[in-house]
Amino acid sequence: MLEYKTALERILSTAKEMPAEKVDLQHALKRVLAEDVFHDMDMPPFNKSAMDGFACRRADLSNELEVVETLFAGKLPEKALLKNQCYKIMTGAVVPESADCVFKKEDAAWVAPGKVICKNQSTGNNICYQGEDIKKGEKVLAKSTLISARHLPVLAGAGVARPLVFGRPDVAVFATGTELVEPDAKPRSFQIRNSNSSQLLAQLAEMKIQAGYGGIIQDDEPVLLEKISEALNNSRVVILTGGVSVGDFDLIPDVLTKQGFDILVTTTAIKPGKPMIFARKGGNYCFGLSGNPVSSFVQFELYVKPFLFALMGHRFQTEILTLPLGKEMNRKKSDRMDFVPVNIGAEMEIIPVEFHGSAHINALSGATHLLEVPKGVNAIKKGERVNVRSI
Ligand SMILES: Nc1nc2c(c(=O)[nH]1)N[C@H]1C(S)=C(S)[C@@H](COP(=O)(O)OP(=O)(O)OC[C@H]3O[C@@H](n4cnc5c(N)ncnc54)[C@H](O)[C@@H]3O)O[C@H]1N2
Ligand code: MOO
Repeated sequence: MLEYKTALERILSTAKEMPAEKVDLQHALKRVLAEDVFHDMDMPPFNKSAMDGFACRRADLSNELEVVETLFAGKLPEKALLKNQCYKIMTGAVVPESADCVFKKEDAAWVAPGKVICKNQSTGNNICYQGEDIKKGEKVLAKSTLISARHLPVLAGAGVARPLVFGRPDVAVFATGTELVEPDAKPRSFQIRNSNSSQLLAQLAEMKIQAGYGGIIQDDEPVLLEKISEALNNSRVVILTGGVSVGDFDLIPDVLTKQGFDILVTTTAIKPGKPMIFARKGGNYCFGLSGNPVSSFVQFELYVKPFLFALMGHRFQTEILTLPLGKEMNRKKSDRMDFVPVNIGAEMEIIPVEFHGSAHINALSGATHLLEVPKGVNAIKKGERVNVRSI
């Protein structure tokens, strides 16, 4: 049984980055940059007025000023200022070289038609200076950045209308198990609804990966062989659930070996989700996740997500919060790292939800975070600080 971190590193070490492609800006969200981005101009590109008001020479600020031109955003100034002259200026307009100070409209008083004075002698300059935010040639985004909404204006501002991003892998999802029926069917007394597939497709969709869904496969070796081999024709990654433990009908390891896969992981020291197959055949990869719904959810978050991000050129790091535990926790066995569904209370304390184990999907839907209980820890006292990740 591999430790969590060992298994993760083993899985990540096999990931080869997908070839890069250019996409339109509106399709760049949640893609991963395949090159550094450098800015092609200063920002602001010119000395820019930060206020609606009047631009003048500071040396003339205490004098009556004659308004010689109105400057607005998008207009090139025509006149240079002479002594005791000023521009009427709008926010975003170019501040010409002959002016070094803008005072805002609220600080101005008209003393005669076309003549103003400044009522606030200690006014700031109210100028955003050329290049103060970004210098031409400066690196503004690094390769491997996972593009979020806050990165898009930077790309747009740098004129990168078609960023180069890593490709996304084609992924196929299957559920295996003779007992399974799809959610629209009424299960008979010995059957169970397939909940894993919708969960996994949604976890993939959250990563902007539109996977192909191959349906339910019976626990039947020839059928499994045929379906998996078909899926490999157009999918780099196949994700299966069920049939990965040691029962007579847990056929996935054998089927993958017969397909020529190298099985690199079979069990890892996490709970829930101990049995999990990770296998590789050249540029194809297969995850055989546990059939139990909470286990497959946790395995996806811990292993599949970072792996798919690695294929897309991004080193995924989950945000971990460290907060005090709201009530004491005990467990009998501590040979695995536990992931327990929890919520965060009003006092920012961690509150475990009632959790019966790896089939208890309701516990997961009523929780916002997973609490990590390290291997070897049998009890955690109220108030002790613990690590949680959001789900
Ligand atoms: N002798 C041993 N038995 C088991 C071990 C072990 O170490 N030795 N490990 C247990 C653990 S832990 C887990 S987890 C399960 C994993 O089993 P499988 O991944 O082979 O999954 P199945 O047996 O096919 O199914 C388990 C459970 O989940 C239900 N299931 C399956 N697929 C779905 C689905 N798509 N949607 C909803 N529910 C699903 C299935 O009906 C079973 O109830 O093995 C233990 N056994
Ligand atoms: O590892 Mo299994 O998912 O505990 O039930």
